[in-house]
Amino acid sequence: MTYRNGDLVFQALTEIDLKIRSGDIHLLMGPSGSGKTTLLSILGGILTPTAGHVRLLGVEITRLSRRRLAEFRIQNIGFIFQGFNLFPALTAVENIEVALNLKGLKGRQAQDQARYMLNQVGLDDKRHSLPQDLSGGQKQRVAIARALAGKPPLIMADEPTAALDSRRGRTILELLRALAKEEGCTVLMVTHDARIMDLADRVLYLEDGRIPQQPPQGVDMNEAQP
Ligand SMILES: Nc1ncnc2c1ncn2[C@@H]1O[C@H](COP(=O)(O)OP(=O)(O)OP(=O)(O)O)[C@@H](O)[C@H]1O
Repeated sequence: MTYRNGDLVFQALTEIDLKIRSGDIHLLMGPSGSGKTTLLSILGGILTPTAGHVRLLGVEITRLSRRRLAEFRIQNIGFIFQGFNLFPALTAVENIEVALNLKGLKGRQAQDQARYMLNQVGLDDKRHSLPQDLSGGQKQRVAIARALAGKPPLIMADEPTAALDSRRGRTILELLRALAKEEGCTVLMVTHDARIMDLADRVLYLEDGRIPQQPPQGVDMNEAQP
């Protein structure tokens, strides 16, 4: 992946050759600027790589038209981004309902499923609250419920715990892990937090846009035991 801004050219990722096993929780770690968000964005079909290809669930997404790609993302990927991206004018339950509507689930079915997901993240009593009336951790839980609603086979999260203290962050990740394992989702998560490595099935380490043969000491790329 090469970024070009006028005359400035920056190679953000080089020779990435990666297979992601389905049903597992993968952490994407590495120093600031190593290319984690770039890689996650490419794998999630948000950014088109300047070379190479990505195959997700048997579909080569790098060859899809913009429209087909957008449809593919809606149907198959739950995104959890920094800043939550909740609609400010919609209540917690409506934020989830809208995501389900986009996936084709309407009316009562979408309402029931949205409420079920909010219940799963322990926020049933806040279902009619607007995002502005929720704490950071509660907003994050709504975002997780929304990402998991409709059981997408893939979940992609960019530092989902960045805004939270370590205890809350861990609780949220344990919840994400439990829900993902229950639903059989594959999770890809960018994080700086080494304390949550034990929640992953696999840790992918990036350095200067590459996945080094040898990870730094203390980082085991293939063995993080849940
Ligand atoms: N749109 C862009 N144009 C030019 N360079 C970019 C662009 N986006 C990212 N980069 C550069 O690509 C490199 C990788 O960025 P990326 O955001 O993927 O890193 P990261 O590992 O997620 O960093 P952090 O942990 O700080 O969020 C950085 O050097 C960054 O400056």
